[in-house]
Amino acid sequence: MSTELLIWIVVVVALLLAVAIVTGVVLAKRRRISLAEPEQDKPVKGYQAGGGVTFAQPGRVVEPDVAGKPEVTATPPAVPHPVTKPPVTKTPVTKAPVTKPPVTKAPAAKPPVAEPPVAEPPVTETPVAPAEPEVAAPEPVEHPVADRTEVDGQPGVGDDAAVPRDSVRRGFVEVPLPEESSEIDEIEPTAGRLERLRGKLARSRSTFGQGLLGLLGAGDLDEDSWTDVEDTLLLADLGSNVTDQVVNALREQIAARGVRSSDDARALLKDVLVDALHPEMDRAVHALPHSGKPAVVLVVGVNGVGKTTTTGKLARVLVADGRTVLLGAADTFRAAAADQLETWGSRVGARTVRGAEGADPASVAFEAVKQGVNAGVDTVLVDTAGRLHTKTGLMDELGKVKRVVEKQAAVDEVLLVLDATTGQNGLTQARVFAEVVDVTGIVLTKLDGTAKGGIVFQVQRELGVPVKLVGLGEGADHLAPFEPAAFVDALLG
Ligand SMILES: Nc1nc2c(ncn2[C@@H]2O[C@H](COP(=O)(O)OP(=O)(O)OP(=O)(O)O)[C@@H](O)[C@H]2O)c(=O)[nH]1
Repeated sequence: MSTELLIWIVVVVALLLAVAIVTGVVLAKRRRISLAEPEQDKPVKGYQAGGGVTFAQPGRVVEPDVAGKPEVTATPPAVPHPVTKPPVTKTPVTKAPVTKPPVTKAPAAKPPVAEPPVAEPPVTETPVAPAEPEVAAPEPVEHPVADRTEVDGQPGVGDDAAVPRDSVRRGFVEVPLPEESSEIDEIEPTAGRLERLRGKLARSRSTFGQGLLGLLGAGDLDEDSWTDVEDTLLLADLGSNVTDQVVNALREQIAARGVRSSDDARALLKDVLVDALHPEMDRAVHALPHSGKPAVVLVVGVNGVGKTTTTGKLARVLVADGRTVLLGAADTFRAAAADQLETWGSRVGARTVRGAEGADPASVAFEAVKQGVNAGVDTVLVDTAGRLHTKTGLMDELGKVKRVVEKQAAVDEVLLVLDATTGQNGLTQARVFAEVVDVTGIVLTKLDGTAKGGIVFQVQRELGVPVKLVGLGEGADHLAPFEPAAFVDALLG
């Protein structure tokens, strides 16, 4: 009985041992397989390290591939395509047919780690991976590629650029050309514009001209009447200096000439006012070519006074007079300003040179003048960005625009655009601009929208710079040359 029990115990133990052995074997196998998996990942890692290849690029293309390293250094002089060659030298490893089947089987190769041909130094960490790439290597590469002068594998000029011989040849093809721009505007003649635009000064006239004529036409004036005359002049923005000058002149002449009718009063007033406008000043806009180069006109002023509009209107006037014009859009702060100018230009057939938004305005102005010189145009009109006269940086920039342009051609005219509706502030602006860019002429815009036409008198007196042009509306031809007599006539109605 006890012997029988013993036998049973032995049998059970034996069975347990057998089960344990089988389980152990299975587990061991699985472990091996799972070990092999990371190895299989290796090529992927190697690929990722491709970034690293670039990293280690200079002079050693295969750097990250440990196995490849020695070969690369050994072969370069002999082989133009080192990448294909290395595998060949690796034959010992490749030879092992064991490596050919699925990589998973590679573990079989693992043991070789111990046996390996001692010559392979880095073997330990790359038992399987090196074998992988080599598998594909054997095909010999001997082909036109070998004749290429370049060795980096990129297609070279001539390789693929030639038109295949059998491709269909193109004959002459009719290409529709853009239609000739027939949109050129008809431009109003410039002569006599101020008279024709007389109505535009209606608001100025009603307060200024009509008020004064009413006072003076009444005959002998008492002190109160003279005070009224003074107030009328001040209200019309003539400023205290010009007002004093005008009142004194009127008092003298009224006594000397005697005024008996409204016509006399009108004639007197006209003479005195025209005199105050310094008719002797040179009001020609210096915009005609000279010394074989175009005239260059810079248009400057604070924001929104009408610089771009004035530049466009002036281009029209020049074109109407048979001149060729090129526009420079140096207002790079406001993208729409360049578009606006381009539109003005296209309406009269003038080309516009513009820069990228935010570009250096000086470089755009320089380029415009350069192109104008090369194209042989008569006039280059440069529209600059509006800038606050109180910002030193912006004013310095304007100075730079002028200096830079002068490297190409002389700046013949710097037109300061002033908005007539801003009154005294316009005068302050004028002083600052005059200091920075040496203003040579004034354009007084929006005279149609103010009762204060008197700013014309003040600006000229304060700056000693003539008003050359006046803006009398938003219309394309609402820019007129400033003529003192016609202006005063328009004011007096
Ligand atoms: N009524 C009237 N409006 C004018 C006159 N001149 C210009 N304008 C208007 O004033 C506005 C501003 O004109 P712009 O030419 O854009 O002024 P700008 O000085 O170039 O403006 P920025 O580039 O922003 O500095 C526009 O609406 C023009 O139509 C004028 O003589 N009379």
